[in-house]
Amino acid sequence: MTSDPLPILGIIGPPCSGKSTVAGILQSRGGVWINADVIAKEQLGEPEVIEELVALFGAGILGHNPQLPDSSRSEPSLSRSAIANLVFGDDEESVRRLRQLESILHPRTRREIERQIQQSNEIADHDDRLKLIVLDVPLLIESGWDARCDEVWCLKISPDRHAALLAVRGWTSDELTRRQRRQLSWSEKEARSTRIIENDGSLDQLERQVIEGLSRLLST
Ligand SMILES: CC(C)(COP(=O)(O)OP(=O)(O)OC[C@H]1O[C@@H](n2cnc3c(N)ncnc32)[C@H](O)[C@@H]1O)[C@@H](O)C(=O)NCCC(=O)NCCS
Ligand SMILES: Nc1ncnc2c1ncn2[C@@H]1O[C@H](COP(=O)(O)OP(=O)(O)OP(=O)(O)O)[C@@H](O)[C@H]1O
Repeated sequence: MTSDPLPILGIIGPPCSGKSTVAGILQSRGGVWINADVIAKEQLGEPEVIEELVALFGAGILGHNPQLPDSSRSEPSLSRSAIANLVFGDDEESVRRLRQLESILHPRTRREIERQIQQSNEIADHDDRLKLIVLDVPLLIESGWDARCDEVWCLKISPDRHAALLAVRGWTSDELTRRQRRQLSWSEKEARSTRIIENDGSLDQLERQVIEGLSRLLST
């Protein structure tokens, strides 16, 4: 007998705001973490995607991953930073290039997310340790995934705390701004979320909010 499908919890928040930390806490409590950024990055390694993007943006987006062994350095690979520089500018040409990139990656990412959702439910039929699916999709609302979610949690972080976390990652505020202008405003995303998770405190305070939210979600 097929059991009810797992509840789906969407997680959104600015880059470096604590989404992966929240997803990790949920994963240790029966959450299956589906990470769209990781899936999109994997698609960028597919030969047909590389070919299509080089044809669109030129060979300047090819890069070599120095951390890879020599044997695989002969394989062409894409430089994500070179692509970011082409698509996150505030000029019309950058906007057009981002839409072209999305038109290639989003259908593939959507298919893979659906596959992982289905696979998680099939596993959950035989393994009651799985309690929910955590859909970590930065553009969850922009791409309509929120319609598939039972709840959406939005990370909220003060500018000072955010700047401190971004600095550790080596991101300037410009890096953040150029991505943000291609997304809905955070006030709009918060308004369309079920729960706001404040992340200006300690990791323990973050974990307590997550555990409280999870018990409410699983009790409904
Ligand atoms: C342009 C790319 C190659 C840059 O790679 P990079 O390693 O620098 O990305 P990085 O992981 O550091 O940053 C990802 C963050 O950028 C932002 N972002 C990514 N894509 C987009 C987009 N299409 N529109 C707005 N913001 C975006 C999100 O906040 C995301 O969390 C990559 O972001 C990408 O492939 N984007 C297009 C696919 C996509 O829309 N991915 C979002 C998954 S929902
Ligand atoms: N409350 C906190 N206290 C201390 N460190 C934190 C806290 N929340 C997050 N961090 C740290 O900040 C960094 C960014 O967190 P995390 O990777 O979870 O953000 P993210 O939103 O998933 O980032 P991205 O989506 O850009 O990958 C990590 O090193 C994480 O350990």
